[in-house]
Amino acid sequence: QQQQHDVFEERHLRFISPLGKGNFGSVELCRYDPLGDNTGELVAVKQLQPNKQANMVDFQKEIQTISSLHCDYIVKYRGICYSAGRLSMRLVMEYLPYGTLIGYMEKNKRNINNRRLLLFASQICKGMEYLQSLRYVHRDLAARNILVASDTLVKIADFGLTKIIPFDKEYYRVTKSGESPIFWYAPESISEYIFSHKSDVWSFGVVLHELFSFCELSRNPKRLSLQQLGADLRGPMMAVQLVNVLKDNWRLPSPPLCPPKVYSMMLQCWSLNSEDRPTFCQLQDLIESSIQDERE
Ligand SMILES: C[C@H](Nc1nc(-c2c[nH]c3ncc(Cl)cc23)ncc1F)C(=O)NCC(F)(F)F
Repeated sequence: QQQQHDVFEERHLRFISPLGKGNFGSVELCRYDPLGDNTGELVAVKQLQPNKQANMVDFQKEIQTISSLHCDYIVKYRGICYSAGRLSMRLVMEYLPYGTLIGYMEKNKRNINNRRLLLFASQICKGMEYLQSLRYVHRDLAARNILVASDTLVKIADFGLTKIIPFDKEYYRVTKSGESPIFWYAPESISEYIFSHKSDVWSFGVVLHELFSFCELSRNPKRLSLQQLGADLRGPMMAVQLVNVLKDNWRLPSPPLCPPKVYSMMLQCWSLNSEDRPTFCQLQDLIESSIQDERE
């Protein structure tokens, strides 16, 4: 459905600092300051990389996607800014001052307990339930794409790869793989480019692993998987080998001190057969019961 977009005037959008680079865009911290007295709000502004105008169609789809999402656990869309000079437009989103989950974990891991990790997991799960209710498949669920709004609130962000499942199918098949984050991908996504709510559940299991590993680089899913594969493999060979070890029932090892119930949740998300994976609704119940266990 066509959205009414809030329009931000470029002349009032003042650049402050770069935040980072995404799939084919970059995000900057800006202040929207129409009064010119520094009382305007801070916003995160996403634009295409200059030489990547080819992705304009994908960027417009990303804007359509994020502007249709209204959920406490998904980064808020603010509007768009038409750049008079450049042909392109820019996506204006709320700015979350605590930054990415990975950066937050590195800084605060010493005073984050299992209950807080499970609270974050529950919020990501609720965000994914909401996405699923609109037939969206995120396709890039990973700790790097989770933002921290406060010490007790995280939000899903970066909808650059999100697709809508057609009404007559239960999955979405992509043509190209691109630089895919295969270490977060379900086997059917790696080998057949099939994406569904069940493949998002697999990725959610990997995010759980990242949470209970405090996003430590030494325990990063890519590093642990490459160790298992023997890192001499490159490109397509690696994808084939990864699917093979997954079929041989290798899985990411339990993070140190991870409660057994939480690791068993991850293993359920990583069922080879997508039908055997829990729904986000069932995961919500499992997480709630783990939170109860932590309370005792
Ligand atoms: C390319 C951009 N990268 C970064 N963004 C931010 C950020 C802080 N605060 C933010 N508030 C709203 C937004 Cl949209 C981003 C940030 N910090 C470091 C980054 F490297 C990005 O979008 N990353 C995906 C996701 F947002 F999920 F982390």
